[in-house]
Amino acid sequence: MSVRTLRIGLCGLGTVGQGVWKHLTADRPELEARLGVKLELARGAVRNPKKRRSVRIPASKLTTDALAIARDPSIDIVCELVGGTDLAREITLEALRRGKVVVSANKALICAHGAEIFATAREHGGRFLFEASVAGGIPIIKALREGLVANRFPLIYGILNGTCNYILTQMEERDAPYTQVLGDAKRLGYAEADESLDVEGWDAAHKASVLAYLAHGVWVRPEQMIVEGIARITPADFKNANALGFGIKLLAVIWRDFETNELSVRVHPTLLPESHVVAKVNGVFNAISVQGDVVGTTLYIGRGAGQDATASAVISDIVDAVALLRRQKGEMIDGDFIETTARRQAPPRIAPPEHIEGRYYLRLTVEDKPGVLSAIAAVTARQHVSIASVIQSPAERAGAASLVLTTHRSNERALRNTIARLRRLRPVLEEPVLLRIAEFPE
Ligand SMILES: NC(=O)c1ccc[n+]([C@@H]2O[C@H](COP(=O)([O-])OP(=O)(O)OC[C@H]3O[C@@H](n4cnc5c(N)ncnc54)[C@H](O)[C@@H]3O)[C@@H](O)[C@H]2O)c1
Ligand SMILES: N[C@@H](CCO)C(=O)O
Ligand code: NA
Repeated sequence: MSVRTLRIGLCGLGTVGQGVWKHLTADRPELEARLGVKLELARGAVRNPKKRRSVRIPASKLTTDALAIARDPSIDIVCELVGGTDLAREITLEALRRGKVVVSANKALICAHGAEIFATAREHGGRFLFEASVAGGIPIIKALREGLVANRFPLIYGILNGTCNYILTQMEERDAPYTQVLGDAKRLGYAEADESLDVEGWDAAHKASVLAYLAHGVWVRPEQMIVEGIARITPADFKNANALGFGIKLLAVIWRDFETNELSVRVHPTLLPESHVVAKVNGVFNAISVQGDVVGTTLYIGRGAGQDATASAVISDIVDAVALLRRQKGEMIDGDFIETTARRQAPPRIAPPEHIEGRYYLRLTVEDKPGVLSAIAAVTARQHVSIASVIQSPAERAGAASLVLTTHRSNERALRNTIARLRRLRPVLEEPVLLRIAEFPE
């Protein structure tokens, strides 16, 4: 029997696309031997065919028409690696309508159009695979969908953005200026084309939305989440946090109360005890802690961004795509494809802010004069926010002091109200900085 050839088209040959081309070319003989098919990197779509790339690709394989790859009847597997949500959506839907397998690294697309994409795949027999979209090289999608299928998930939290973790680590370890470190993250291929998606927390929110769908079967939009980035964190925050025994990480948190059936998805800089394993995950590495009701806690750590780690995840999806396509042709026994691990129960409601509880770190820049502390304490007392500790130090601006308050357990609504009122106090000179203090189990 002749060996079948499966043809792969790559739409977008930037950081990730070139990584996939490079590693797939190098590993092809091994993969072909294992999979029992021939794999052909048939076509690549680029904006500029003349641009110098780190991989050599024959000009005859390049096109500037990415949709032509999605529509090409001879292409079996389409990798969407252009990013964004417009052309990427068109490529994905065109290919799925033709029953192809689409492999995607695009969490912004999945968050915005996941429901439509999965529905199109179901309707037309296409398949959509997206391991690279969350936590780069860590096989977290597979872990949730396959390895942890026996579980419900009261808590999933972790570091989901490599760029932010790289920036925070460099700021803390080297006292390096924010803009310089961000420039390094861009050069290293970690950052999104629009880096504000990284530093403002949106990228982590897109990934949290994907994980929440897998775990709970509902699409939570970033507008329904608390999303705060890292841009306002200063070296002084690291100093204060360290003095209190904490490190600072940008965490995504997906919390579900199965009794009240409420769900909360959020992204914010968080103070974690220095001894906590996630606090020790540095640089471009991501970490995801998954609490399953059957298995207990499992933890996943690995490179969350960058060319090679991301290519590793895309290639794992291409290998799964081969198996799916062979099943479709009756070459293997068909099995159920699990889209989400969520149980067939009423979908959860989004938890209101007063139900999201925790401890808080609040940094205020205030006039350094008598009566200020008591004015602030009056505001917190009125909102029933109880102060756990106060650190005062001189602020950079003359005549001002930096006040760092930590609170006992309170909730998002009370803190929101507190900040709104503090903002209006004349001695409060700058926008307050609010960080959450983690109360997660290891
Ligand atoms: N870089 C990472 O570490 C990483 C990790 C995980 C996921 N991702 C995701 O992977 C996707 C690609 O990211 P990237 O880092 O490779 O970005 P990139 O900007 O390096 O690559 C995107 C490429 O697509 C090309 N492109 C844009 N429009 C096009 C068009 N109309 N026709 C043909 N080509 C077009 C661009 O010229 C560019 O070369 C994004 O969705 C991103 O979120 C990236
Ligand atoms: N910009 C993303 C890429 C990986 O999704 C990050 O830094 O995590
Ligand atoms: Na992954």
